[in-house]
Amino acid sequence: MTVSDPVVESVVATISRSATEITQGLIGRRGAVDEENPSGETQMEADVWADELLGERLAAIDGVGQYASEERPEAIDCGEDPDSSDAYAVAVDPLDGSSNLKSNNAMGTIFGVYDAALPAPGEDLIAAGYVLYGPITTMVIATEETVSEYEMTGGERRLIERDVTLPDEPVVYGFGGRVPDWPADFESYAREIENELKLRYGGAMIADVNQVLTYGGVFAYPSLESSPEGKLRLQFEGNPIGYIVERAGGRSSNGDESLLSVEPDALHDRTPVHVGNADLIDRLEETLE
Ligand SMILES: O=P(O)(O)OC[C@H]1O[C@](O)(COP(=O)(O)O)[C@@H](O)[C@@H]1O
Ligand SMILES: [Mg+2]
Ligand SMILES: [Mg+2]
Repeated sequence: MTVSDPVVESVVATISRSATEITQGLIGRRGAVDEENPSGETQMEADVWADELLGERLAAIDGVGQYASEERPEAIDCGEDPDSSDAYAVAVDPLDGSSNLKSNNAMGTIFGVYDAALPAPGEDLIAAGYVLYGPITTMVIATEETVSEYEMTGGERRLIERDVTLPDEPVVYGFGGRVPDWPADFESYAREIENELKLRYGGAMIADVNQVLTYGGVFAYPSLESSPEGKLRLQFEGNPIGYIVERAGGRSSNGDESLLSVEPDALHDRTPVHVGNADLIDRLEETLE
């Protein structure tokens, strides 16, 4: 199955081709570099390497006007005028969950294609997706039309499910942040949910959200007492994942409204992230003051 917009198809094809290379390239790049990303986090060698690899390839695509990533301070202009109506901006989290590199656990690559110059609200996304580097490498792509899941073999993607939707009966939950750092209202929501669902938390948003997409449930990286904006970044993580889950019939929220409605102030803005089955996110919003 191909994606109908040719620029989006080129972005998806480029990330597909790069996925095998990225898993192979993690070997020998599991250490930290002596640098911080714009969010103040220590970068791993693989974060920097995957950003350079994807940046070079995605910026070369005709119709891509901007490339931005969690690992670099500014968006780079790629030849096309990013404000023009026929150029898209691609925002990437080159390696999501890279603290899992050391313990050899799952990670991902996230992308969002915005029909607007960055920073932009999620309502300007026209496609988003992720690669999950698990025991096998899979890819989920959401467009205006549908959400599809693929298995990746040697740079080729093989469709395994069309029209992916969240199962109606939720089964799993995963909440990030230290429990003593949760605000009281989120903690009371968590206490209800842990009585109903099974815990699945692996420390890579992509892997944890893929559990929710597969089994139904809720993933959250909430507002924290020590960090009211939470941890995850709106442009690179919150918006793409909100778009995917909403296209798959679920809901996303910053605690108050859909992640896709949030107006960004800056490229590296953080946001509380809650995604999952619609009724679970409705309940969350009712519980949060
Ligand atoms: O270590 P914590 O606090 O549980 O945080 C885990 C969260 O941080 C992240 O690793 C942040 O993403 P990056 O690895 O891209 O910085 C998410 O994937 C994950 O949900
Ligand atoms: Mg991430
Ligand atoms: Mg990352």
